[in-house]
Amino acid sequence: MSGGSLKLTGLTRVHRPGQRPALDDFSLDVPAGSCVAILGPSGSGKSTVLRLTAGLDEPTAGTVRVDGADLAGVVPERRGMAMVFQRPLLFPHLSVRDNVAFADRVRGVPRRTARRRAEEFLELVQLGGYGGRPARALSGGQEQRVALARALAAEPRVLLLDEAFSALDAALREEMHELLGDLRMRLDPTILLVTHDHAEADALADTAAVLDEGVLLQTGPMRSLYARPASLAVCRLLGGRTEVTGVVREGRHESPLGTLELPARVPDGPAVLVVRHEAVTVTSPADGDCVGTVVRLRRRGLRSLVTVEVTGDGGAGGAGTASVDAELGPGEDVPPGATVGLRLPVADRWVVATPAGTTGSPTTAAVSRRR
Ligand SMILES: Nc1ncnc2c1ncn2[C@@H]1O[C@H](COP(=O)(O)OP(=O)(O)OP(=O)(O)O)[C@@H](O)[C@H]1O
Repeated sequence: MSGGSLKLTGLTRVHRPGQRPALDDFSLDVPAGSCVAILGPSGSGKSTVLRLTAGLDEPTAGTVRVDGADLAGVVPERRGMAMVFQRPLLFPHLSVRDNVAFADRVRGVPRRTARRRAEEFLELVQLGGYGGRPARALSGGQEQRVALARALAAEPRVLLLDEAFSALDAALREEMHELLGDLRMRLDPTILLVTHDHAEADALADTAAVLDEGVLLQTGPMRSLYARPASLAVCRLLGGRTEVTGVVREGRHESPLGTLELPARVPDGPAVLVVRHEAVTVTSPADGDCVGTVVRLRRRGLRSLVTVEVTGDGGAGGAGTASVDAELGPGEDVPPGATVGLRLPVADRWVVATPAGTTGSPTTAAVSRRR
């Protein structure tokens, strides 16, 4: 089935004149056979992108192109797209097979052929043998598999997933992630998906586009968004926990953590050091890049997350305090109150410039801390 290429250019949607656009000059390339995630908090415009792409809503400006063809004025059912929503929206009175065969039947495919194809797609979503059951007799996870089979049976040039797995519990969600990975290998579809969950974007997508208040903040592979966020807003949306306010001078960041070398030359000036908790190691005080006190310990399965408070020594970085989060190794524990060292590998240090006169407040105010 291999998918087509999707190109969104300058997409803008203003619902009411004078109001902030729901989406503002949004551009994105989704190459054929790739999976791109749009990631953002509630109300950031994610569904607006999908609705405009699918033709369910009209842009105020901008274009949607599939394989180079401009889709302006093309009705949703002729765009070569299929969409899976958070709720599966199956026909409860039809059998599972006939739900999947529905698009073929509407296209005039004979019933027998449509049903045979439906069975093939049910096999693909690991529901072979379920075709004869009434759709209302399925569990939530099975229903969502049928919705996916129905979308794939339409052989879309582009598959759109709108928070398709977010209503499922964690175990089912993970199963769906694996299934989608498997379907990508077999069918090579082009997928544009929307999620508010960075772990889901990480599990599924080659690239993510981070959206906030209708504005695209950054696009890139998840690993580079995690490690090199363009702003504090992106850092926070991707679960970043450590932000240390300071100043860059001659390639070093000065803060209560001390004077820390940076992996790359950045301009001098106020800057917030961000470092992923997964990259920070807790050591003995003698071995750390800085020394602090454990103020909080949170258990997360086999690993724990600690917050360490570091007080500046009054040198270049001043005498204030800074908090650094670190993920401990499996089974490791350090009690609150312990004095520990922290190692922040040079390659994992990243700074985000702050506009002059601010003290590290977010460049995008709407994002709340998720401590
Ligand atoms: N028909 C409409 N009329 C007016 N404003 C709208 C309309 N549809 C969406 N909006 C506004 O546009 C903005 C973006 O909405 P959108 O549904 O795209 O966000 P979202 O990121 O998908 O949010 P969620 O994750 O909660 O679904 C929101 O502020 C929303 O209130």
